Amino acid sequence: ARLAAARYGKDNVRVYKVHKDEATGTQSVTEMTVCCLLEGQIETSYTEADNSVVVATDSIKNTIYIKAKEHPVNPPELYAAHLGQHFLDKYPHINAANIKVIVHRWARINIDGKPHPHSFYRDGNDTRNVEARISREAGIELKSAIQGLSVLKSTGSAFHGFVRDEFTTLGETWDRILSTDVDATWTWKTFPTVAAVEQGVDRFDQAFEAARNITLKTFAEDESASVQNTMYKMCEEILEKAAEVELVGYSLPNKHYFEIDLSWHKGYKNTGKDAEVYAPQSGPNGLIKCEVARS
Ligand SMILES: O=c1[nH]c(=O)c2nn[nH]c2[nH]1
Repeated sequence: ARLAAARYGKDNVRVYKVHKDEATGTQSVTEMTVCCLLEGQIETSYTEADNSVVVATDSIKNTIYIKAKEHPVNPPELYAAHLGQHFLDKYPHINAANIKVIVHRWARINIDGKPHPHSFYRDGNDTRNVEARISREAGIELKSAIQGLSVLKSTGSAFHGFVRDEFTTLGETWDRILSTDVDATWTWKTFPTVAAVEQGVDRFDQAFEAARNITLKTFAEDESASVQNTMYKMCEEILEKAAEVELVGYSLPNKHYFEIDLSWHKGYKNTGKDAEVYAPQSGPNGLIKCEVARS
């Protein structure tokens, strides 16, 4: 037998960092969950119980905290780049760091119309994520994401004209509920160095805001002919907005809401245009995926 692949490190490292603006007394908070897995000349730790090549996962966890102290944690793309580069700079036998940063939402509470200086609430369970690979071979590869943004529209969605054959029972519809949990990703051009990531660092927050706004606006306004076509429009718009992004992808579950025929009860009309009461389905669900590149 031979070792075909190996990476190891610490997962589920929860990090909180506060920024205190002395001038205004306003405090800002960031909360994230980090995974950091290392690759390199570590084969003998697997094959020969040679621990001399092992940077302990506990030390990796410590490094995640130290780098959060030393460097900004925003944007997460920059923090991931600093963290990954550290391992290449410090350990000659480590050749790549695979880092995932999940940033949780803390929105500032507005009290009597005024933003509170140090109080926040969770204004959604969607997260801002970064998957980074920092390697000697390729440099800094960054993929940003929105994950778990649940949306629903009560109309403005149709699905008809699809294949009808001896396997088809689904009726055509010109007016249906559409609901999904958005998982959107955008892959950046490769950055050769951390300095290159830092140069024009505003690109990352701008792209995140654009992707989230484009997703919500297109979802709401598109007279959707299918999940497929609506998500393609989202990808096109994000590519147009973010010049240094090379690839945009979506993975959207189609979370079905079934009409309930209530005509058995006093002839109640509750289907088609009279449908009001529905049965939300936990599963099965459609799952529609795409990746869109610059032509
Ligand atoms: O938007 C949709 N796309 C599909 O491919 C599909 N299949 N069933 N319902 C569907 N809705």
